[in-house]
Amino acid sequence: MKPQRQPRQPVEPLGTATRRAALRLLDAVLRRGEPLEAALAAAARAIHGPDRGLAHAIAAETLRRLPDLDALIDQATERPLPEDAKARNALRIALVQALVLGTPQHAAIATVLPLVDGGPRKLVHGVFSAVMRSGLLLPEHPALPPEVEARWEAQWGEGMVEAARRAIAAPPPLDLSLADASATEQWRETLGGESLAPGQLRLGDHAPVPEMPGYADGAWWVQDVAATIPARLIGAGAGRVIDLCAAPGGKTLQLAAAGWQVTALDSSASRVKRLRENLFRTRLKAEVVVEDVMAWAPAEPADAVLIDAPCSATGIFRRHPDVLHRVHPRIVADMAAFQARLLARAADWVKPGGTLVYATCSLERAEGEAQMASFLSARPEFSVIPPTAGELPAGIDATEEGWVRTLPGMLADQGGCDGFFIVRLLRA
Ligand SMILES: C[S@@+](CC[C@H](N)C(=O)[O-])C[C@H]1O[C@@H](n2cnc3c(N)ncnc32)[C@H](O)[C@@H]1O
Repeated sequence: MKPQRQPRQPVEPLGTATRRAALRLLDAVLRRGEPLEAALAAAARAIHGPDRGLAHAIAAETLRRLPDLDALIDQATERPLPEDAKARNALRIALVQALVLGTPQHAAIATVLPLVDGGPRKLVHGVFSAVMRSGLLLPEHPALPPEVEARWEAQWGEGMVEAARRAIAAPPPLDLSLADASATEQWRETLGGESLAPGQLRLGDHAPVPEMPGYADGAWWVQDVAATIPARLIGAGAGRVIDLCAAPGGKTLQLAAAGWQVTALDSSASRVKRLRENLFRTRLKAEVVVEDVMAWAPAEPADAVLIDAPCSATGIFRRHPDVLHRVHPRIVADMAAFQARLLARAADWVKPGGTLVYATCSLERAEGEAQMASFLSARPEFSVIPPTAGELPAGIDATEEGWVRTLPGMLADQGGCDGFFIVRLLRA
């Protein structure tokens, strides 16, 4: 008997595997509510190096532009495509490449069509071509998902939403924290950019981070300027600080560099691995503990406790646009409830006369202002110590209450900053 011939698999255009990974990433964020970074390993298993970076960039840019991409798709279809249909996701990534990432049109569509093989291939091709023929472009300042715009407008006003749209349109600058704050001017001369605070540099265009002078020697680490404020409010000292929820360790490094004896605790083994690598590279020292805050307790109270609490992370939407699509009020409420338990427990670990700093990278009042108001009314032995002149980076001021709230729109001329809530308390 003659051997049967296997039907030949069509050869996919080069780059299709990368788009398949981007499609899986979108699905992980939008349908399963997973963080983009957490989904990367599984979604991009088959690709490596720059291709993995490209898959991430396509998915992230799609998430930044999602409502506007959908508006283009909807105006080119007679009947709206279902929200979670593969066809819509395939169109989103084809369009974002052609309209934002500079991929030639034929490559953008040819690498996406195999992803809908056996499905609505014709429809995807037709809609893509119709949008391209229409000459319509994406707006300069992307719209945020309507529920996010409504939530932020209710909390912060229309101006903040406008500023958030502008902030997400441009890639954030690269902020560095220096191990030796007294060498700020020398490093500014070496690396360029500007300094917004002692020990801080902000760079525009730059070489890949590991290739920049000072990286291998551990002279600096990457950290948004707003993220430096919690450790700045603890300042320099020779006593003991407990840094809770510490990984990957930006604040641990600041505290160790400022002379403190630091105990850095985090429950995530993989994130603690990065913290240890950061300590190794910078040759800074800290005691590292892999534990759940709710299960651990120190042998004795400390001079200072820093809690950089897990939160909705909505303040870092520029770098992590997935938060705009997967954080909803239920998540914010759950995080706020956990932060309250964490804060109540850790407050007991501060010596009388010691300092407690609480921070979240959230743009939700429930995780910041409201959290602090209820803590202060429950714990009258704690009072707010407002930042003093020179403690905050230039352009960031304390609020009337004496705490720090950074919002989109702040430092706008210098490239903006992440959204944070930070407060320093004294235990009587
Ligand atoms: C906002 S991040 C911390 C960032 C870090 N402070 C820095 O400056 O690099 C929050 C951290 O809380 C940790 N975390 C979440 N729940 C925790 C728990 N129950 N106990 C200890 N750490 C926890 C997470 O693993 C995560 O690393």
